[in-house]
Amino acid sequence: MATRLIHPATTDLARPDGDPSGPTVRVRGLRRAFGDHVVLDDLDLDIAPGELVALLGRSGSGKSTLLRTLAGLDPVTEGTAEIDGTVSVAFQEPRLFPWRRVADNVALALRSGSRASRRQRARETLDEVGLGDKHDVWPVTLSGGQAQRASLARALVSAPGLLLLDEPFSALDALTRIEMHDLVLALWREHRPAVLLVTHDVDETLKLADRVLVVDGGRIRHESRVDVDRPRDPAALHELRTELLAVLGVHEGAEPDPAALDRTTSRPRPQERAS
Ligand SMILES: Nc1ncnc2c1ncn2[C@@H]1O[C@H](COP(=O)(O)OP(=O)(O)OP(=O)(O)O)[C@@H](O)[C@H]1O
Repeated sequence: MATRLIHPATTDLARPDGDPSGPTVRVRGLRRAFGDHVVLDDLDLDIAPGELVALLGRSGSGKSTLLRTLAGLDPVTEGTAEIDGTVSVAFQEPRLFPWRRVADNVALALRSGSRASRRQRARETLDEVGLGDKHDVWPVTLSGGQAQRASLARALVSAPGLLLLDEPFSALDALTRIEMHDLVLALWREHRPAVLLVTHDVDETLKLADRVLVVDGGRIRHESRVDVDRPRDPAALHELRTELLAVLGVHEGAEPDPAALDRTTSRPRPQERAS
């Protein structure tokens, strides 16, 4: 199979197949190996415009590799990954440049327009994420949650068609994480990019995602629909949660594997329990 990565940074691409109602992401037969270690193997994935998809999977299952591939940061070994529109990524660490003020960090994500207009858009986006009073401060003065808000602003300022979120909340304390969930949902409802959220947290997926995917053995092995816009039926959510935990091999009530639990559920991790 020919190796082909179509990436919007280098290709002015219509929707895959030129279909105006086509997906924002279409991955077919994706394979990625590191030497003999096959991480992604014949993986297929579609993400519709404006869809919020969460990707769960055990540690080492290839979630970040898939995300990096879609971001154009990692090459495809085999298969195709087509993306319609521009892509932005926010990582677990905010990755702000410490020598640039917060608004300049955000403006750096914009490639077109005058310096003044880029700064203006950066400021407006910072206002949207609740950092209206932090435009001109240095990143080192931000709290962890504020820095992650700035990182989200930097990802959103270019109005991407696809927003890739790689465990963006996992380093935050529980309360800040809840605030960030609400913020991401509000921003998504306002701007409606397609989103792929990589996370270990089943409850986070149930709160945020339209669709939850589980990657295992190099492929998408499980798919659940949640529909984030519908009122949640607690019984249905509980059933879905149990189903996802079972797919991940976590059985509540059984003797837990602490490493697996820390990585696959939203139970407090030891450092959170202590605080
Ligand atoms: N640059 C690399 N060189 C060699 N092996 C790599 C490289 N990047 C990732 N891997 C391997 O690929 C596998 C998948 O890694 P990846 O980070 O995608 O998993 P993950 O599901 O995101 O894991 P986690 O949940 O722990 O973040 C792992 O076994 C990892 O060691």
